[in-house]
Amino acid sequence: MTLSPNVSRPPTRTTPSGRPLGRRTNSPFGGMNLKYADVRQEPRNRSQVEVWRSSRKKVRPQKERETFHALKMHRALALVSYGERNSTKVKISDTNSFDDFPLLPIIKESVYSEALAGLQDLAPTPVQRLAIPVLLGNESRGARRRSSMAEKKEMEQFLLAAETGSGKTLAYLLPVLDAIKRAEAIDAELEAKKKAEEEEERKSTNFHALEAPVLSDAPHPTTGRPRAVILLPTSELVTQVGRLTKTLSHTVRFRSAMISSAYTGKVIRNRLFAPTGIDVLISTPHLLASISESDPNILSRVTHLVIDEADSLLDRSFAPSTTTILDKATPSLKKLILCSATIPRSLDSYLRQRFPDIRRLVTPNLHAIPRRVQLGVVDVEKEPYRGNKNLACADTIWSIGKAAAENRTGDGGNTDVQRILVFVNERETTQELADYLTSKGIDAAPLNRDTPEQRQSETLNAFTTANKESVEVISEEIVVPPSGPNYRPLHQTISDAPPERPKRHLPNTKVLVSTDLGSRGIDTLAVRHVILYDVPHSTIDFIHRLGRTGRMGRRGRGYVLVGKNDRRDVVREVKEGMFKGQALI
Ligand SMILES: Nc1ncnc2c1ncn2[C@@H]1O[C@H](COP(=O)(O)OP(=O)(O)OP(=O)(O)O)[C@@H](O)[C@H]1O
Repeated sequence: MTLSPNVSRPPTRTTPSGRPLGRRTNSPFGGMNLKYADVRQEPRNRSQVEVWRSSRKKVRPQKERETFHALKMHRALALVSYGERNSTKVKISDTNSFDDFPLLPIIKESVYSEALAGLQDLAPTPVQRLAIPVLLGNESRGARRRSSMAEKKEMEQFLLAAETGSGKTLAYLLPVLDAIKRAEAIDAELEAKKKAEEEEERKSTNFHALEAPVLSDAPHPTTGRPRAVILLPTSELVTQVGRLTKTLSHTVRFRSAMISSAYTGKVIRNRLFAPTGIDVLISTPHLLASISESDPNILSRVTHLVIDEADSLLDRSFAPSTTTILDKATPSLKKLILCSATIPRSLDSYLRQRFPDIRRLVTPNLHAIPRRVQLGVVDVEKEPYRGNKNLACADTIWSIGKAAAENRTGDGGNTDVQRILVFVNERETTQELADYLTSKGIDAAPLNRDTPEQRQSETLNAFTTANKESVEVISEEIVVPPSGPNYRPLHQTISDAPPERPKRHLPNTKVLVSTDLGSRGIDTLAVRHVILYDVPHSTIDFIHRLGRTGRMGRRGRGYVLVGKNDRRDVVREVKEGMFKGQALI
């Protein structure tokens, strides 16, 4: 390559008056092809004052600091606009009773007599008001979409997203059962018609027509081929939803089965291939996907597929099994229902790609932790804990237990057992912390993936029933009023000595130390207090963990233990957001 001979010559262009134009220095190429450095003057030395000023630490104005969002660093949740939330609020405000839904009468009845038996002043929750009419296809826009999709023979897709403990299970289960019963009635009609025709034909062609027809001993047509499948991430959740479904089947009359790794192969086979058939199957994705490998027919008749806890079931660890089931069920599928308490951005973009037409049913309070749940912050670095998180945790539990005991003294001698959930980030910490708490006289058990299935469900059972459990009057030793002459602060009564047989015991309190395993979907109605031993990694974890308390209109209290290496700014923002009743980002 050779340079043009004109490179160093001034441009030959001229102004309109004919004066030659000089080289333009104020352009992207103005500094090129110069013969000498065009430094106009030596840079001036800075004065001492200027040097001192620039070395001073800049203090950001207060206003700027306020707008800094620590949570943006953790931002993982899809945004839902406040306009959208408000219009949903208005839309659902007219529905006040389950009787307003066009559900089959037997299903409405079973809500009062079975699913929510014993509850006073029953009314549907926001997610139920929003989702049930749409899933029934009884809503103008839904109906229009449905008919257009039906023309295209496509399955309808829905995303139900609502805050934790807001009754999402019934919101999808009732419409699914309604569809099953209606389909069953149509099938029965067709079957009767077919039988009548066959009988007619037999009579006309067979001269032994008056002989009794041969009874077939073929299995029920729904044996091993359910109409609806509900997928859940853990066997505890399978049991929880399975129990509710079974309860409804007492009056609605349908056949349901739950399968998970908690059951033996024989039990699973018997349930799936019961000669009486199966309508609703509740399972974990891994198990069902592997069964469908050997028996693809299992998914050949599914018209309704529910993916509960969709944010988990469509993440990396579950997605292969979940999508295998989805792909195999798609040919017969009429409705796909995804359900979640949070819409992480990853789920949001997955849905936009794979299901661009999905109908999003989002409640006005999605991603907000209800204001009836209060959050207290325990600074582990301060006195008396001096960085000892275990001690801070034990002390917090003792305070809760003692406060309950004090209330008991004015309550005629009976009190509920306090059930406290402690969440940690690491699996190993569950056992260590549970041992430590036990050594401090607290009834604590660990829960993680390594806990045997049987033990997991036994442990969780104590936390999911809201029944009052009266305890005997607790010993005088524990009921020490804080202001009494014998009062010593708790941190002094709990030494940090190595674990040994505890001298004191907190009798009215049960504690479960859990990883994230216990934070998803488990209906811990009995839990009033949640302790976040570790600051959760993301707002999603905050929502699910704190969502184990304050369920279905109840009050709850969360405590977060903040140590030296924890993100205090994140905690501050969550607390502020909760106080204002805002959605977390
Ligand atoms: N309309 C209602 N009125 C009163 N209680 C209800 C109503 N609907 C459901 N419940 C109760 O609310 C509790 C929570 O319901 P559910 O487990 O379905 O919540 P969820 O929204 O799925 O929670 P999560 O997001 O944590 O899984 C259950 O005990 C259920 O019986």
